[in-house]
Amino acid sequence: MGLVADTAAGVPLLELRALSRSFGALRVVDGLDLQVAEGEALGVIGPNGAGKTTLMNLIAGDIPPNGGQVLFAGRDLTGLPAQERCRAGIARTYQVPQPFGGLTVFENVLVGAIFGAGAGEKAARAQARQVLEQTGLLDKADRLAGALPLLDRKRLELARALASRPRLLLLDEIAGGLTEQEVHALLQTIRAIHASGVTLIWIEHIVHALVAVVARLVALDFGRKVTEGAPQDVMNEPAVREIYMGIDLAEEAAA
Ligand SMILES: Nc1ncnc2c1ncn2[C@@H]1O[C@H](COP(=O)(O)OP(=O)(O)OP(=O)(O)O)[C@@H](O)[C@H]1O
Repeated sequence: MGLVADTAAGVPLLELRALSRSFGALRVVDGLDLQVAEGEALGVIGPNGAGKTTLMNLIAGDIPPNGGQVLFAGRDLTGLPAQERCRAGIARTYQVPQPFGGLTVFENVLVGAIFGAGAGEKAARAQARQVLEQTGLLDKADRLAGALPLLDRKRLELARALASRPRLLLLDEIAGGLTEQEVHALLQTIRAIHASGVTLIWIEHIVHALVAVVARLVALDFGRKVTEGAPQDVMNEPAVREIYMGIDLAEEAAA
């Protein structure tokens, strides 16, 4: 699989051109260029405050940029709201799962299928069942979402996002707060989602989980790309080790 531009027409599935966003005087995403090919799994790393979640928000249309463009399958989505980007094929999960706690697991996913994919009720029900199976939640379909343990709330985030039948799925620290065993279980589900043809962009601090899925990493700091490439190469970059891992290379060399 090519890493950058291998859709049939040679157009990347997602292309960011000089994307920028400031909050007051703070430039949180700073002239970012990025291409993601259809079928790719891309990981995004960076220290706290590097602009990762803001980047997700800009791609999903939750906030507008101050400059630059978001192109999806060659179409300029920059001015479109989140709902229309969802219909175009972009879905996301949130760092803190936000289910409708008073609805059942099935109802939560049904909402995603009806409003996200614009499906009629019959098709939406079938789609909801399919994504609950895909995310390992089918046997919990009738439980109240508010009563689910954390791993299942994460699974429900995935299911809600998948209910809109996305081509591109944005994962924002989906493994955060899970035990090692739970991370392992979630990884299998994420791998299967990717294998089904969904393109992934995954932000994650748990790097070993990330590199078990993605073939390319982008490291961000101060809203800019520090480096990108094969995960091992990126993790071995002195700039990444210093910035992201908090390793003081001078101290290490002196030890
Ligand atoms: N709505 C907002 N208003 C003002 N400042 C904001 C807003 N959203 C984010 N920021 C600031 O932008 C910077 C980047 O935040 P962002 O959440 O994108 O970083 P992050 O890389 O996702 O961090 P983390 O790894 O901690 O989740 C931070 O300094 C944050 O305080």
